[in-house]
Amino acid sequence: MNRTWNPRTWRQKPVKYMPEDYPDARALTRVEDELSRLPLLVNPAETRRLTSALAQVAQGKAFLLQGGDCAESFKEFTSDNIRDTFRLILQMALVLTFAGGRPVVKVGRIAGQFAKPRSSPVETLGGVTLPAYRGDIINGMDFDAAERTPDPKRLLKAYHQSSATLNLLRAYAQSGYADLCNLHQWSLDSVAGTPGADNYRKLADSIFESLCFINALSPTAEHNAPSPIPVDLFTSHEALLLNFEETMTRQESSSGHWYDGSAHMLWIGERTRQLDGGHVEFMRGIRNPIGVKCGPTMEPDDLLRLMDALNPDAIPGRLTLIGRFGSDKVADCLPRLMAATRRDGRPVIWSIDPMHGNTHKASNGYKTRAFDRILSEVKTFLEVAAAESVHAGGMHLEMTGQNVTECLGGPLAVTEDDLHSRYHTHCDPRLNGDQALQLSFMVAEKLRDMKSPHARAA
Ligand SMILES: O=C[C@H](O)[C@H](O)COP(=O)(O)O
Ligand SMILES: C=C(OP(=O)(O)O)C(=O)O
Repeated sequence: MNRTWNPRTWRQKPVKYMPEDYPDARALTRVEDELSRLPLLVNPAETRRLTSALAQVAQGKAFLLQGGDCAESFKEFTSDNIRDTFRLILQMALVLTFAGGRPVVKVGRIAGQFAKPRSSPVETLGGVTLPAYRGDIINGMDFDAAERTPDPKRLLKAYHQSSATLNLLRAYAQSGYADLCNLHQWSLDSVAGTPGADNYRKLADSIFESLCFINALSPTAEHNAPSPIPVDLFTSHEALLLNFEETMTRQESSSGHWYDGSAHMLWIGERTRQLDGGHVEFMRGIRNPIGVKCGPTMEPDDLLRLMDALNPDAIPGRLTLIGRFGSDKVADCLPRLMAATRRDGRPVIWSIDPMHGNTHKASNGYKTRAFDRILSEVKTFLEVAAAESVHAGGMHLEMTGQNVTECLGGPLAVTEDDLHSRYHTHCDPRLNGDQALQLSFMVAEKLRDMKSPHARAA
């Protein structure tokens, strides 16, 4: 591979899933110029902090929780939505930390997760064919020719929305929402009346008692008011629109390294991980921690060559492999990939995305996912990792703190007939808060039962 790299070298490579049909190429260039003069959304020091935290995950000493919207949208951009996603990530992390006995590194699919690679470039409705919706950063969701035309101004709007989202997240992280005692209330509300409620309530009670104990010891606790404990929440999105990522990529003068300042962590999607493609070319040059989705067609050799390209210096925390096979394929596909990375010995994090291999069309036409299959893919991931003596490092989820009805089953037994009532996603079905919490309790119990051999050896 040619080692010469700059933020534009991806332009010499084939790229997939990027829009080529902007009607006014000059307008796009003007927007790219404007973006490249705007301040970065995150800074290199924060990004390095995430790499260090992920290095702990790679060593089996911590767990990665990555989750949030399938696609953020301009319409659903409200403080409540941001707060609810933040709150859900914290609740889940609390449950996982308590039961797993290890820190949880929290990374949102948020503040930049807008662009979607679609299976088909077009959509046909009632005999009319239009370009497919590709995320609010590219075009609009309404089935209308003007809306579906890519508009470069959307790149700027997405940048400003990401900036405002980050601003709020930073405030929540410093304030009362980081007050872990309050999280107890949220956990109890969410599990009340659900099938596993008794076990989960006991776990939540233990968490609460421990937190109160810690708070009571805190030298800053005054008048029984628990002092807020700040939390670190990092941001991430799929690096699909390389022209956008290029504008956010700047060289740090002190180190000479290039950082993509659009988010702390970026990942390469299952559809764009070609070794000779533009996405791998772009990602190999930035210093951020990165992820790669690993689907059922990936062979061990493909994976090792991607590791050569993306992490040649074997930096711990740099590379997260995100399996997304489907509950029916994970037991077949994952062991040989995990065995390959174990034999190779370079540090990687293995995480599981139980969403993208488990999508199906309900009989009433809704795109959905069955909660049982999601649970099953995660359970198999944990079992395969234990059998391969590899640290089960994390989970990657499409989820929302809102009470949506997009995935079937779960604590409140969402049925096909319920799907229409609160189906708000802009692309793929997300776990709602109850489903996401129930999944965390299940994983927490499993983690407690199966402490990683890797971690014990460490
Ligand atoms: O989130 C991932 C993809 O963009 C999504 O699953 C594609 O969905 P589609 O098959 O409906 O295009
Ligand atoms: C597109 C996505 O997933 P994948 O690349 O695994 O299909 C996603 O996570 O939004």
